[in-house]
Amino acid sequence: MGSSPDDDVNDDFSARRFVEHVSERVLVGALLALFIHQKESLIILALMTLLEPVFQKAVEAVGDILGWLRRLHHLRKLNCAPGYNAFIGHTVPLFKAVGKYPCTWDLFAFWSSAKAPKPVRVQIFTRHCVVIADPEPIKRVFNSNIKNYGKDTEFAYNPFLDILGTGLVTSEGESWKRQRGRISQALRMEILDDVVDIATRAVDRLCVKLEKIRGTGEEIELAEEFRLLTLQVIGEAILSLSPEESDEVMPNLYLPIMEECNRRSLEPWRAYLPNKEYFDHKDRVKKLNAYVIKLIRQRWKLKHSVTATPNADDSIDNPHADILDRVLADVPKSEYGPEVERQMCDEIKTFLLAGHETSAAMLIWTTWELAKAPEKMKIATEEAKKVYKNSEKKNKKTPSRDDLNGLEYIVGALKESLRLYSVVPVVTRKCLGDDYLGGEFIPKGTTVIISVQGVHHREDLWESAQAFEPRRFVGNETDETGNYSYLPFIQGPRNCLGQYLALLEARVVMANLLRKFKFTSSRETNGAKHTKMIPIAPADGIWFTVD
Ligand code: HEM
Repeated sequence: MGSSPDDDVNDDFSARRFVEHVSERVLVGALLALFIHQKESLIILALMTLLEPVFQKAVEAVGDILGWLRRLHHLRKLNCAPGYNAFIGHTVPLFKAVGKYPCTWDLFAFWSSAKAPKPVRVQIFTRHCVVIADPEPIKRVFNSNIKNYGKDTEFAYNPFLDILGTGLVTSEGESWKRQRGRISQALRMEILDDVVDIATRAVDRLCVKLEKIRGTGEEIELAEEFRLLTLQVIGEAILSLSPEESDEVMPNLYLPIMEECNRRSLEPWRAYLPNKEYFDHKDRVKKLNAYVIKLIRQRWKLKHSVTATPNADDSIDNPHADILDRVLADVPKSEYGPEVERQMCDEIKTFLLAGHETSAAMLIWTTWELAKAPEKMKIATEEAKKVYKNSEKKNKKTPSRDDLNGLEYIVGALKESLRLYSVVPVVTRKCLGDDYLGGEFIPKGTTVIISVQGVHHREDLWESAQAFEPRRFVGNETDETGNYSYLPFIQGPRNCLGQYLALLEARVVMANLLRKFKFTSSRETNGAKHTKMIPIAPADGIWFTVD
């Protein structure tokens, strides 16, 4: 362990490469022999050609086994999480935690933060993992050595591939760069102005429902309401879907698909059981794809039927264009076809997934924490009233984005709920080449689990880490930019593309709800977190009465 981490990153040792080398030599040998014993050599060559796929698979298998043994050899030197079994690693404690407290994500957080800055070794079935909860190694994974850490699609995202496909979240390399560039353009500042109006209309619709039960003592379950609201916002921002269409398509097609994907992440066998649920899921995915592709086609046709000038399709003149319009504006006519449609369909579904449940979770936990603390609720409510009154004085129907910057405490509460509840509690990456993390050697092929919750709950990084304190973030941006101890949207080149949209939408929603209503928690079960789903949602909904 004397050499520096960077010396070892490019360590070329690969068992597979070695065996491949040998196979090339065998081929050359056979070619030479061809000139000496023609007949026999021809037979050997024919056999080798026929058996090549088998041979290659065998080579791969040997390489995989040697790689696995190598990982085992190196990772054995690391701190090992409790409950290890020589045959199946930590599978038993992790699966025992499913559906219980502390749940799987809590275990990752405890294990990693207890040993930080060192990584902790975890083995899930035969998969070798390390869990980290320290800003320094996390910065290396997300930023300074990002090329060495790929998305672990076959592990973490596998159950969600029906939705994510090859969209931005799962793509890599050049394809990711191209897509990220295109979508960042589409999410430019102008669309954020529209998000203020879209979110205002959505929260106004929720306010109508709340008005009906105001003062009656009747309960409302806000988690589901927030889910529908954030779907309406993202549906309108991406596709200009009307709230009615959003409420029709999403609960019938999209949400059941998401539910099944979520279940498959902890019960992987569901993806192979050909029962009714399996076929229903398959059918819904097909229908959702057809629905989204139809929307893309209609939009493309419309765009080109009204195009007056030959180059008009290369630009976006309408400042209120939705995200689909903006992305389509980048597609040259010559390139449009089924492949582009399929890719865009994945992109749109990715946005739906990435952009609604996370935002809904943030709204849920913020409302819950404020409802528990009347003095904090009072500060937030007064701030909301003040900002909206000031903007009304300027005769504005809705506050501008600048005006909304005055909602400092509410934004602090939203950011604090993302820290305390860590709605995305873990993010995983695959180590593509040998590296050092927290001073320990991490061999190629190891799965790196970044315990976002572990970092967010470390008492040495966050004073009174278990307390909800929005003021941490008021007038203090330092914890979010650069020191890698605040990671709800992760950091570095692959950070969340929708974070500004999410925080803007949420502050509009929170401010409008708080200035108009008083929320009182109506069930004991309200604070309980779901133990199986990511993003972290309430276990049994979240119920309030309103005055
Ligand atoms: C509170 C709300 C949100 C949270 C906590 C959140 C969290 C995250 C996290 C943790 C990642 C990194 C995932 C990984 O690398 O494995 C991510 C990526 C991403 N998020 Fe968000 N997100 C939120 C809202 C949104 C919204 C509203 C959108 C869309 C409008 C969005 C779009 C994306 C996209 C496209 C990526 C992939 C970026 C890339 O790989 O280049 N997110 N988000």
